[in-house]
Amino acid sequence: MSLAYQADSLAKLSNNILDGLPAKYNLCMILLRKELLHEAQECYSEMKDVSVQFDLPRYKFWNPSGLGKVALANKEYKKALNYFEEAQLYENTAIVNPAHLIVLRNNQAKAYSALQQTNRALDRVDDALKLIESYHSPLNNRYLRQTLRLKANVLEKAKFFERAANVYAQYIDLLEETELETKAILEQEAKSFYEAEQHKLQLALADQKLATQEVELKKLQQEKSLTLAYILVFIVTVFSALIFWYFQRQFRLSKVQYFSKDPLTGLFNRLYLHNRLEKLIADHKGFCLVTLDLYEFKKFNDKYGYLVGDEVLRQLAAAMKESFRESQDIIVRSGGEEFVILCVSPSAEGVEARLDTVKQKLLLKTKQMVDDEVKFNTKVIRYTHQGLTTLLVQIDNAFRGHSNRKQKSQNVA
Ligand SMILES: Nc1nc2c(ncn2[C@@H]2O[C@H](COP(=O)(O)OP(=O)(O)OP(=O)(O)O)[C@@H](O)[C@H]2O)c(=O)[nH]1
Repeated sequence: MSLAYQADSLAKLSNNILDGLPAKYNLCMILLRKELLHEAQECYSEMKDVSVQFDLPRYKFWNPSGLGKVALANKEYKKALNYFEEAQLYENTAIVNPAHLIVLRNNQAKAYSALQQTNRALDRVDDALKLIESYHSPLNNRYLRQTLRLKANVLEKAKFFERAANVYAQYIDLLEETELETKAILEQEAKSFYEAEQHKLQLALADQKLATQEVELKKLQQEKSLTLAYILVFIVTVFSALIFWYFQRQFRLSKVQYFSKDPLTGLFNRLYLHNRLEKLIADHKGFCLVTLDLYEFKKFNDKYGYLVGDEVLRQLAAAMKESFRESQDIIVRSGGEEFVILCVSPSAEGVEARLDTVKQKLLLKTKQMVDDEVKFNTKVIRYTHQGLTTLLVQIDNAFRGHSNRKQKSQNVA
């Protein structure tokens, strides 16, 4: 009710009084329902003045109708009937809900009944019933019940007991029907509620399932990450081992090379030659050897000095590297001015030509350094499955043979 008062106050603040009328109308209705009859009467009277002033048919209908209800409640039946009649004057021009007309008829019937004017009362009730019949509304059942009950009351009051009983019977049927409908509605509501609950339950189960799946997925992802981590550790370990192995091998190789190489010429040394020969013999691989030593190198050193002698040795090594196939042939400085070329191919084919190239290159390289021509002796030794010792003796003999026949060597350049 306080809200209705607030609405009315706000409406009064507004300059447009017509906009405030619905709020006023609601306030009047609430006052009446609360049985604050005096206030309700004042409220309706105020509204009535406005409706007349502005010629508003709806309110011209509603105000006397409301004032009639107040009079009815005050048991001022004649006054009430006057108001109701006034309202009825506007019912065709006012755009009102048929429900209001039904209520108006019933109120008229109540007043007539109270004044013992049974026939008029019944007329109004029947009018109301006709209106209900023509008016299709979900509220019809309620209005019908109210009207039937009123009719039964009127009849009972007029001592038309049999007719009253019939109307009561109709009223009771309607009540039962209503009860059944209510039951059906309740059942339907219960069913809907049950279905909604089931739906909620299914949703909750689905949520739970989803949560479980999420947990499982996380577990799987963790396992996957763990597996990946293991794989990564494995790869890193293998990779580290490979790097370690590679560097160790490189170190070993460089160590082997360091101890296998002659520092002056960069050629392999005698130790390396022995190892290679040992391996080739063990593997039953075919090969041939070429021995090469410089002719009268002592005299050369004495004449030009050791530094020049060193340079000649380097130039000879370079000439041999250029003339022989580095990938297949192994060039070794086996002693001071003694060299061995190990040709991995068993046939000595092409060796003579290569030695000739070495001779030419050495000549070219030493020409600007010294006046004398640097010469060397060579001999080819073929591998015929003799042992290592025999081979080494053969090499030694070849060098000694060079010395012995140095003067008449065929290979002297
Ligand atoms: N400059 C230089 N000379 C060396 C080197 N190694 C050895 N010699 C010298 O080579 C000479 C070898 O002398 P010999 O064994 O008599 O040989 P040769 O003088 O060539 O005599 P034949 O072989 O009989 O012709 C020696 O004088 C050594 O000092 C070296 O690294 N540098």
